[in-house]
Amino acid sequence: MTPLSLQEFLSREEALAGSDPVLTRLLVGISEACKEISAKVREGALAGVLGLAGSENVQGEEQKKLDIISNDIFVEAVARTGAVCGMVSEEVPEPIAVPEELPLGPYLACFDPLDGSSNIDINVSIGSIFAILPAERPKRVPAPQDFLQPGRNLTAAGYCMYGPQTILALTLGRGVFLFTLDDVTGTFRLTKENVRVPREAKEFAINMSNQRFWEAPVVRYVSELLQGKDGPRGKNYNMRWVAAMVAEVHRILMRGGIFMYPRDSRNPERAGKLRLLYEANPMSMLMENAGGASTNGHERIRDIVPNSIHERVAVFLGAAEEVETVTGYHKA
Ligand SMILES: O=P(O)(O)OC[C@H]1O[C@](O)(COP(=O)(O)O)[C@@H](O)[C@@H]1O
Ligand SMILES: [Mg+2]
Ligand SMILES: [Mg+2]
Repeated sequence: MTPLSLQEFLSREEALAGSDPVLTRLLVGISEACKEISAKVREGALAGVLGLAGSENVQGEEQKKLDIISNDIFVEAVARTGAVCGMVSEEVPEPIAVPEELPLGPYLACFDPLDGSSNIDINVSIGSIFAILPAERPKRVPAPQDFLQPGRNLTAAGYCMYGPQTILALTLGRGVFLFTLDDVTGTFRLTKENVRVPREAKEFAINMSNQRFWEAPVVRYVSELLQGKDGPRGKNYNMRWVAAMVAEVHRILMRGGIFMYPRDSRNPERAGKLRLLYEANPMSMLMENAGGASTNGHERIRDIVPNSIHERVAVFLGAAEEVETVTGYHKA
């Protein structure tokens, strides 16, 4: 039997769990954006999408052409659904309004249109991340304040990974579902239901080159993992680092593990590298819905009330036991 399409899956969710048809429209719009980005990624140099754009984003990072192209695709596709009254994107300093001629809807969308930008030009996995929040009251000009809600308020979250296959991961708060893009028909089809992340892990992901800048609890935790069978953990751990959060989270959903991007002393006023609204919160919602955990070393990420839309946060997410251990070391 042909697996359910994303649209059929969402209609089933409406019938079984009473999810909102407007949300369905929004998620289908996002999946259309991901399809378009996926096509550009596949074409690469042939579509002229590689290389630098010659500009910087609000975080002072160089923008790649594909960062900007993906941002434009996302903004247009999401606005067109009529399901939102504002958007926040990694690539745009202020909240983005829906154009006058389009209707407003009851949701807010936050997205990292292209995650793992340093992988674009070397043909390694990249992705897009999205988070959907309820809007208190729809208005034409969205204010930063509207988006400063803790991640536990999220209605839905997900990512699309542009790897050997294009895979969309989605949670509406009732488990995690994976959809693989059929390139021939242009349909996302349900290929894995109720993804679960084991409590224990045998694999960790962290950028080891930053070790000398880490705080003491992270140094302690990672050194124990590295000691393997001979250390206090009594077993060997493998390590991976793709340098795209989407790919790291996808690997953990598929075969377990823990991902860390701690705060460090390279930039002491920064709480970490990853952004709370459109990287850490949606990935935390996915992880928790798959039985994993997610903290900033001190508290659950989804309980943090943001102070600004591009706020950064330290991230420890994945296997619940490992996240508990490293969080415990921060408290010790
Ligand atoms: O080069 P580093 O510091 O290891 O960074 C890798 C991290 O940076 C990021 O690429 C940031 O994402 P963007 O490409 O959206 O800026 C994360 O996906 C990833 O975990
Ligand atoms: Mg990113
Ligand atoms: Mg990005």
